[in-house]
Amino acid sequence: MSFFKRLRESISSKAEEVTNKFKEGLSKTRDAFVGKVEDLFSRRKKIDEAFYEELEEILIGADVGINTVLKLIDELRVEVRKRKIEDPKELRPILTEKLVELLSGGEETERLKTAPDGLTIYLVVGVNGVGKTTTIGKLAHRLKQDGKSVLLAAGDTFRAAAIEQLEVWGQRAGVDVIRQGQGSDPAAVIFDAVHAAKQRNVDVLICDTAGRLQNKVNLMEELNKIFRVIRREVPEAPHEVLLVLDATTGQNALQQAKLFGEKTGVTGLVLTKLDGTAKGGIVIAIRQEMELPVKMVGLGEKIDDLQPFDSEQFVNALFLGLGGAAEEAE
Ligand SMILES: Nc1nc2c(ncn2[C@@H]2O[C@H](COP(=O)(O)OP(=O)(O)OP(=O)(O)O)[C@@H](O)[C@H]2O)c(=O)[nH]1
Repeated sequence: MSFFKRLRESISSKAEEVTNKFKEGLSKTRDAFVGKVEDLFSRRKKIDEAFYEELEEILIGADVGINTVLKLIDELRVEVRKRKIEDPKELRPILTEKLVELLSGGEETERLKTAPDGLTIYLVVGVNGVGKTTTIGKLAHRLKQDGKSVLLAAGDTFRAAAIEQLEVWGQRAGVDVIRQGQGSDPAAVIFDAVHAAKQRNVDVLICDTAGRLQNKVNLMEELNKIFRVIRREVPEAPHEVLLVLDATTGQNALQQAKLFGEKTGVTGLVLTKLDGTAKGGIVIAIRQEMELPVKMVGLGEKIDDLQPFDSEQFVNALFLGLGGAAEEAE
């Protein structure tokens, strides 16, 4: 077999693996939300007010968010009039197209930024329990698989368990963790970590932080101090400030995104536990209501269950095998 053939096959088997991960991870959303959409489009024989109302209800039920749902329904009405569509089945691929449009933010913005050369620094923020530590471990693993050297900074010094947990993930991913004792100054830990990363010529430093939203002023002060420490050493860093959100908390995740996003210079979102919810529509609501791109999604608890977010793949995984626009386009 030629080199190029082997390369093509390995690329396409990798793409298939990723599609399968999305499909598996989104099975709850697919069963609930898409199942209902399919039922509606095959049961209803004409597009009337009752049809729109039912579609509206399904979308709101999947946590797509009221503003986005109203916008989407309006756009569908326009398409129906423009294209003189009468059969709901004809509208179905248009719905999937619109969903992809709502989710897209340009490929460039969805990718994690990296330093053109030298050290890349990511700061990870989010409230307790959203899956911050797990995400850092998974991200370290991904970057290592891409051939990068990685170092972690245990900047969540508020709880001893947080530091220990990060070390467990560091071991799993095979990367070192720079830490100090519980209660130490997070900015000091991150200062040490930036120095260590530079000294060791590491490609990427991922910094954990504490996410105590109940004390917003302190949190913001703490984060500002961390920013100053990082920027003194690497002026264009952090290259990303990633806010981790738990998709199973639905609209609550959106509120957190608004609160954090406004004040902490967040540049991208990571939505975890999408596998644990039937309301994956929250991705659409967040994408629409926030100016921030969803950079990655968590689709399970294992180390390789973090995937870069791809709007087309997301919608394909939801509608694949159901005769939607994604397949028709193929
Ligand atoms: N199913 C599923 N579980 C996840 C995912 N990401 C994280 N978890 C689980 O969520 C729980 C909380 O994750 P942590 O990483 O400890 O969360 P944290 O935000 O660091 O929380 P603290 O350490 O308490 O600050 C753990 O049981 C993880 O296994 C995901 O994508 N899918």
